[in-house]
Formats: sequence, C-alpha cells, structure tokens
Amino acid sequence: MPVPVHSQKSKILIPEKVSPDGLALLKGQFEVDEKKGLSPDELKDIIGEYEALIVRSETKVTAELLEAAKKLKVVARAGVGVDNVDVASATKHGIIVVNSPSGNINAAAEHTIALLMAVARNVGDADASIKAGKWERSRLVGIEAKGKTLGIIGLGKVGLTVARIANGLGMRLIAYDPYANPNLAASASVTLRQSLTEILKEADFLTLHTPLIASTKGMIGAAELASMKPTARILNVARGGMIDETALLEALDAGTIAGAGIDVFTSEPPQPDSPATRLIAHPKVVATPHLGASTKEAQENVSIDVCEQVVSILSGELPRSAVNAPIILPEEYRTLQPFVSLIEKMGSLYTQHYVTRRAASGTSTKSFRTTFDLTYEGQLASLNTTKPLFAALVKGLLTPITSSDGLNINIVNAEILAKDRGILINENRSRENTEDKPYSSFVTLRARASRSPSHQRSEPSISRSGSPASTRAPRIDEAEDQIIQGFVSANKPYISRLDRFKGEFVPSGTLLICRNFDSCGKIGFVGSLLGKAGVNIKFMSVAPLHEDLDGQGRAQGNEALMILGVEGPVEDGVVGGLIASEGALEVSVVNL
Ligand SMILES: NC(=O)C1=CN([C@@H]2O[C@H](COP(=O)(O)OP(=O)(O)OC[C@H]3O[C@@H](n4cnc5c(N)ncnc54)[C@H](O)[C@@H]3O)[C@@H](O)[C@H]2O)C=CC1
Ligand SMILES: O=C(O)C(=O)COP(=O)(O)O
Repeated sequence: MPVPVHSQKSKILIPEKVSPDGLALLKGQFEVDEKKGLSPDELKDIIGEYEALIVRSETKVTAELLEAAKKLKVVARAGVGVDNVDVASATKHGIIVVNSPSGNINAAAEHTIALLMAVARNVGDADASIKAGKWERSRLVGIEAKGKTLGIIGLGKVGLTVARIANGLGMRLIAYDPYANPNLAASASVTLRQSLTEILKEADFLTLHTPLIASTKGMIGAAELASMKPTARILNVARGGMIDETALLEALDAGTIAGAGIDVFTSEPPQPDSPATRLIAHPKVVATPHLGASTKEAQENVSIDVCEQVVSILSGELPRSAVNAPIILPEEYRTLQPFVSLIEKMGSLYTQHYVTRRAASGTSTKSFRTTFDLTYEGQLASLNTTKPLFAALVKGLLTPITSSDGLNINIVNAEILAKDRGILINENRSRENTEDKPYSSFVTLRARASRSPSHQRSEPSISRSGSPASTRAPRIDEAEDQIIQGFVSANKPYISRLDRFKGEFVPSGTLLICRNFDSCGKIGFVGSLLGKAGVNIKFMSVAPLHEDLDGQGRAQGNEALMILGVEGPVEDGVVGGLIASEGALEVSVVNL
C-alpha cells in the first residue's frame, strides 16, 4: 500500500467522549483535536480543516455539515447505529463511513437484561423508595423471568446475544425478524414467528433490537400496544423513535402495559415536558440515559476498532467495516490489499505515460473514446468482490489529472465518478493456471482507444502541469491497444509488461521511461546526462520487445524500454537532452 506521507499531519476531530485506547493509535501520527460541547454551527465552522471525524450517537452528521467538510475522508462511528449520520450524503461526497459493528454488542445485550430484571423486580422504584426512607415490601412485589415469554424484534447481533442470555434465565424465546438466519435462531433456542402480531400477543417481555430505519420508525404505536397482554413489559435499548412515546405513556397510565425499561429516546437528551421526559418520570418505567454501550470494555473495543480504520483510510488502505462500501471478507481483504496498490499504480502509469504522450504527439485526446479491460487471472479471479480493484483503477486513472484538493476518489464513489467521466471499464476473470509462475495472481490492463464519432468527452483530460513528455513520439495508431501487466510478489507490486515491452520493475517513486534503439552506449549516454543534471539513479531496468522474444528470452527487435528510478525532479531540459539525436526515441516521466 502507499506509504502514508504525513509531512503536514492530517487532522482528526473528535467532538464526543471516545475511549483513549483507540486515540493512542492516532496521536503522534495525526493531529487529534478532542473538542466537546460544540454547537452544530461551531462544528460546521471548523469541519473544513479535518480529514477524519470520530463520533458516537450525539453528533448529528448532516448533509449540511458534510457539504462544509471539504477535506473529510472518513466519518467513523464509534459504535453500531449510524442513524445520526447522513450516509447517502457522505457517499455522494466520497466520504467513507465506518462503524464498529460488534464492539459494543455484548454491552447492549447485558444492558437489556439489566433493564429486564429491573423492570421485573421494580428495582428503580424500590431504590427511590428506600432512599426516601420508606420500607415498602408489599407494594414492590415483582415477577420472575423464568418461564416467561421474551418476544424479540430484530434477531441480529444484539437480539441473538440477548436471546442466549435470556435462555440461561429459563425464558421462552420467540422472535420476529424477516431476515433472520433460521439456523442461528434455532441454535439460540429461538422460535421464529412470521409476523409482529404473533409476537405482540404472546410476549410477557418485548424487546426491540432493529436499526432505526423507515420500516421500524414508530413500529410500536397505540394499536400494537393495545394488542399486547396488560401484564407485558417493554424494553428498548435500540433506538428512540421505534416506540411512540405518547402511546406508551398512555398505555402505562391506563394499565394496559405493566412496565417499561427504556434506554433510548426520540430526542436525546429529551426536551423538558416532552413525552420522553414524562416517560422517564413514570413510576412504572426504569430509564437510563443511552447507556447500552457505556461499559469500559465496549468503549475500548469500539474506540480501537474505529481508530484502526481511520488510520487505514488516512493511509490509503481499505477499511474493515465501511457502512457505505461493499463488505469484504477478511481473507479477501488480505488478498486484495496489495492488488489495490498495484492497480492504482497501473491506472496512474497509464494516464501519465500514454495520455500525456498522446497529447504530446499532437493527437486530441478529446477525439478518443477509451475502453479499459481489466483482467484478473489466477487467485484474484475467484474473489467475491473486485470493487476495491475497480475503484483503485479509477483512482489511478484520474488522480494524476485532478487537482489534489479536487476529487476524493474511493471505493464509495468510484463507479459514479467513472460513469460521470465516460470511462468504461470491463472487468474480466481468467482462471488461467498461474502455478508455473512466481506469483499466484496476475492483472492485465488493456486500453482500447478508438475515435469517438461525436468527439464527446471521453478521455480524462490531460493537462498535467509540469509533466515533461516526449517530443519525438510517433502518432498513436487509434487501432493500437495499450497494455500494462502486473503482479504482486511478497506483497510488493511489480509491472511486468508495458505495451510491447516486457521487463519487471517496481512502480514506485519517480520513473523515467525511455524508449530507445537497443544499441550499445545507450545506458552510458542516459547515465552521464542524468549525472550531469544532478539526477540520482536509484535503479534501472531494461525491457526488450515483448512480441520479438525468441525462445530463449533474448530480444530480437531493435527497440527496448529503459526504466530508471530516479531521485529529485527531472526538468524539461533534461528530458529534451535525453531525446537528442543519439539518445532516446521517447521519454516520459511518471510519479508513482
Ligand atoms: N443503546 C445502545 O447503546 C446501543 C444500541 N444499539 C442498537 O441496537 C440495534 C441493533 O443492533 P445490532 O444487533 O448490532 O444490529 P444488526 O444489524 O446485527 O441486527 C438488526 C436486525 O434487525 C432486523 N430487522 C431490520 N428491520 C426489521 C424489521 N422491520 N422487523 C424486524 N426485524 C428487522 C435485521 O434483519 C437484523 O437482523 C441498532 O439500532 C443499534 O443502533 C446497539 C448497540 C448499543
Ligand atoms: O452503538 C450504538 O448504536 C449505540 O447506540 C451506542 O451509542 P453511544 O456510542 O453510546 O452514543
């Protein structure tokens, strides 16, 4: 992966309490600002300085805030629910949203059980009573959990964990979740019901564990409460807004619902005199101020989880749990990572080497429509998702011709951006046997340029400033395909073919790519010219013509590529000198 360059440290804003365990991973590498108690306007005023924002449930990450977040690359939610983040807007801006999908699951489940027991045994009421100097044993008689039916709405991670603990308490478990895994449900002794109505009728305790989405907003209203047993108790450690707070208050007052344990509210903290405030004050309610995830262990987990992902993203790597990007299995993630780097470099090499050259040859780039065929061979061909590789190619193609503060191209928005710019990419898989090769996967980028009939915008525009390009380049034949091939060995990307030339080189740093006649003295000529210009050569690789290889690997043609890894800027004058009569036919300078 690209090595993070933090010459000017990236800034990270943390407007909420996030455990120091994760923050320790950021401090030193980045500038970390912990600023609590900011108003929405204050947050909007400063967000433009930051590349990462780490929040919990209190900060509202709105479309307006994201619009002002010009440098933002990632919103990290140190927890599960992202209902406080406008994910669609983040996607549009190419901002990755990550969360910690499992760091606080156990805490939320245990808190649900704590509320269940507290409601069953009147713990809140009894505590207030005894603190007030009373001794009310007969008023505070409770019920047991054992043998009671627990109705679970949403049998995901928290719901299943609650089920497993409640099973230990001897409860009968039923659940409603149209997307539940029946095997997981059975293994937790949960019987799945086909409708919410069945659950509502049977439950002695009802607990909610779905996300707050359109289908769950207000899912428990007056009608649902009326269909429940008058002895039933309700628990909500998921999200406020799923239960109609006014309807619940009325049901508790009317005695048609026996009690409630509530951790989350429609508005947090609740407004004075709101239904939520009256619920909190109700004697049949045990309330907590959104404490489901508030354990030392959970906060350590989520903090480390999201901070690691922030480091990855700011270093140009893939995150583990992106909410607005495809899910990547851990083993695929390990395979993909070095290829993401390789393919981004292949795309960048294409734009810097070919597009620039085409411009220098005097051919209008606007008159070409280029189709890219990206072919994965070997191990890569059997991956479930190649989206990160696709995104890497778009990023590589466009970054050299985009101002650095312009596009934030990533896995989230690559497809939209490619489409917007008329870049057509076909992905192909080939299971050709790579066993005889020193690498298990192989990538080929083939660019097919053809004249665009209407001269529409089709090619990335190519005004790379300060990019010295060849002057004696031949005109590009529009029927000619450009080919770049590469592979990864020991996690390091290599280019193995550039157009008609075959030879391995590491695509990193500043490279001088010289096409020349394969004759004596060329290396000496180039070396001495660069030496005189003070350009230090770090490595050199010679790539003979691909098609003309004889059976013994010797080039028969009379042209070759010389690839030089150099240090320091290469001025236009130096390039001009290299293309002088005795030197190279063509030179391009690429920065990878
Ligand atoms: N109070 C707190 O501090 C905490 C609250 N939470 C909240 O708990 C909730 C659940 O979290 P997880 O279990 O991690 O989520 P999850 O995504 O693993 O599970 C949610 C389940 O809800 C189901 N579901 C979705 N729509 C449904 C519908 N209309 N009817 C029935 N089931 C439906 C899904 O199929 C899924 O199985 C989230 O809202 C999360 O924000 C999570 C952690 C701490
Ligand atoms: O993870 C979740 O969904 C939570 O609700 C936890 O919220 P918090 O991080 O404690 O503000």
